[in-house]
Amino acid sequence: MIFHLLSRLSVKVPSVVYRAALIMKPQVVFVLGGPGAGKGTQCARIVENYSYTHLSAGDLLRAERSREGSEFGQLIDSYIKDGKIVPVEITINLLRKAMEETMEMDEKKFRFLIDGFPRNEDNLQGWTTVMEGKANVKFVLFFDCTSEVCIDRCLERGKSSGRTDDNRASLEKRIQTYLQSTRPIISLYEKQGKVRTVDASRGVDEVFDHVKAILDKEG
Ligand SMILES: Nc1ncnc2c1ncn2[C@@H]1O[C@H](COP(=O)(O)OP(=O)(O)O)[C@@H](O)[C@H]1O
Ligand SMILES: O=c1ccn([C@@H]2O[C@H](COP(=O)(O)OP(=O)(O)O)[C@@H](O)[C@H]2O)c(=O)[nH]1
Ligand SMILES: [Mg+2]
Repeated sequence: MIFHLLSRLSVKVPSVVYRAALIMKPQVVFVLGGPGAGKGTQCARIVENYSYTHLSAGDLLRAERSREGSEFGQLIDSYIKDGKIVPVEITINLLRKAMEETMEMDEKKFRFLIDGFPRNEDNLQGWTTVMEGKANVKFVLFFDCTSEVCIDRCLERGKSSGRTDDNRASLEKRIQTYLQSTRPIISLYEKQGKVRTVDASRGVDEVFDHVKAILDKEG
């Protein structure tokens, strides 16, 4: 508005000022829920309908694991197979880089769905250290379903996913990690009134209807 007025008055505004004004602080929605709850599926639906960029921490870690010359490949591989959470120094750098690259490419892309993070206390601390003040966490979108549903869906996904952790042995560990480490993080945000819970046990379309209602309300 102010630039519009200035331009009408023929006041010259340096382009660098325009750019600085256009670069928005990243707006973040953390997407959490058990393994197989449907986080990735719903994030894909959201991206089709809303102006969000989807960043899956798990996908970023898997890409880093496969990157030639990565010094963390082996470590990531063993953590994922074991259902353990990779030290945040690795994950937060991947997330930060992905956010920066997205915003550098298109300054209108400042809304992010961060899927599968923060999963434990260490993750949360890393986020606070690196991103506090630099990004705004709007709320947590929590896909809630039973461990049985999680396991069934991951085993089904395992038939074609090629993932090293979609098997019964890894899944038992992932469920334990989820219950012991991730649920307390969700509770922490709940106490701050920041959790929007979705019943994830229903069909994809029904779940998405609820997600849409939440996003439309949040603006
Ligand atoms: N609401 C749903 N009902 C049934 N199956 C689902 C639903 N949402 C996702 N799936 C399937 O379950 C598996 C896990 O979904 P995904 O989105 O990858 O979950 P997450 O990212 O939480 O692990 C996938 O095979 C997916 O197709
Ligand atoms: O912030 C993260 C996200 C994922 N992971 C690891 O990556 C695995 C798979 O995560 P993803 O989110 O892809 O699994 P999903 O919950 O979607 O099945 C997890 O079990 C962890 O071992 C991690 O260490 N830190
Ligand atoms: Mg996923």
